[in-house]
Amino acid sequence: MRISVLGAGSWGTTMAALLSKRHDTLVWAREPGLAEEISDKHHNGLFLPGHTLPDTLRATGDLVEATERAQVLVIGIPTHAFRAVLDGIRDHVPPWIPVVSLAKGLEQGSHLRMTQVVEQVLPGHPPAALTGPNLAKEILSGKAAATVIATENATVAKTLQEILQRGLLRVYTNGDVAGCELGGALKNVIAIAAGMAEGLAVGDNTRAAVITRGLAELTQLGVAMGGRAATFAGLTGLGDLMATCLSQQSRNRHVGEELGKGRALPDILDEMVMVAEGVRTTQVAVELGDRLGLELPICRTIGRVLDGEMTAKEAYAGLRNIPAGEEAGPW
Ligand SMILES: NC(=O)c1ccc[n+]([C@@H]2O[C@H](COP(=O)([O-])OP(=O)(O)OC[C@H]3O[C@@H](n4cnc5c(N)ncnc54)[C@H](O)[C@@H]3O)[C@@H](O)[C@H]2O)c1
Ligand SMILES: O=P(O)(O)OC[C@H](O)CO
Repeated sequence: MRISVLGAGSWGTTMAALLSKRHDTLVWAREPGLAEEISDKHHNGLFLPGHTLPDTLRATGDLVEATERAQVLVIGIPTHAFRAVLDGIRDHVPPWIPVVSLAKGLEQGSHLRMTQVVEQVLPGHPPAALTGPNLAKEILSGKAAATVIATENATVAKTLQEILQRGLLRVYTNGDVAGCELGGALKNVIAIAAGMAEGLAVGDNTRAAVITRGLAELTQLGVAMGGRAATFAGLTGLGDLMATCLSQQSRNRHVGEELGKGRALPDILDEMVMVAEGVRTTQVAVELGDRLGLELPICRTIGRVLDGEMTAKEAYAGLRNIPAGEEAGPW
């Protein structure tokens, strides 16, 4: 199977490395010199310093070359650039091949999920999302993980499951594409909140309360947008929420932790090479809450901190003032 992965960031490179052990895999790297570094030196010093990549993995700096050869196209581009990259390849994608999104976020402005962007830009190509508790560096280090391939067509789901499955990566299927993508996108917002709890040293009880009420919030918004409630209790919801909120490796949690220590968002983002999707997704979640008439107190509070309207300390004090109602959600 010829697989092309677009985007040689930490997750695109990790998935490409895994896939290259069973499939003829090519990864597209945008950064000058990175394709040669991956192919010749088996390193990606920018996004995965200290890790050695398999010598079965090849990279190219030519986006069209990577696209035209593919039998499965995997998109490891963050949401802010996802549509632009698809626009650039639309005339080069071989007919009918599946397009798998690795991204966890929602498009600003349109509020669309990435498989919906694939449907718009590349109609006729079965869209799928690979999502779950998957911290790239752990997987690249050979630690076991479970993930989900979400796509509507059961035959495509089975085929992609077989292609992606590896000994230590357990791939489940799920037909609730909306639920899976929304869990993966919205958990990043809650991870910023959980990171703030760490930075503020408010204690583990408070952190657990915010994570749990965060799950309720993302379930409420996700169900209102067409996801199934049960999906948010699975790998792509609760599972990914746990991995992201608890891991020191999470970029979203890191942003929250630094905000909790009193640092300014631009300074935090300036020193990060990698993306923290939750920063942009928070704004989309708040806009969706407005559209759907949902309270979403945690998302809205995080939005105010990211906008500079309040400090993390004020945010946590404010969350205490929200009246506690019935615990079980309306979904
Ligand atoms: N890293 C992880 O552990 C992980 C795990 C699961 C999902 N994800 C998701 O995968 C997506 C990619 O994340 P990542 O961790 O690989 O990000 P990263 O920051 O490590 O890499 C970003 C990649 O996107 C490319 N890129 C950035 N801006 C671009 C632009 N304007 N045009 C074209 N390409 C551009 C970069 O060249 C790079 O290849 C995100 O949505 C993330 O939430 C990441
Ligand atoms: O580093 P983060 O915060 O982007 O999280 C990475 C993955 O989404 C965890 O599953």
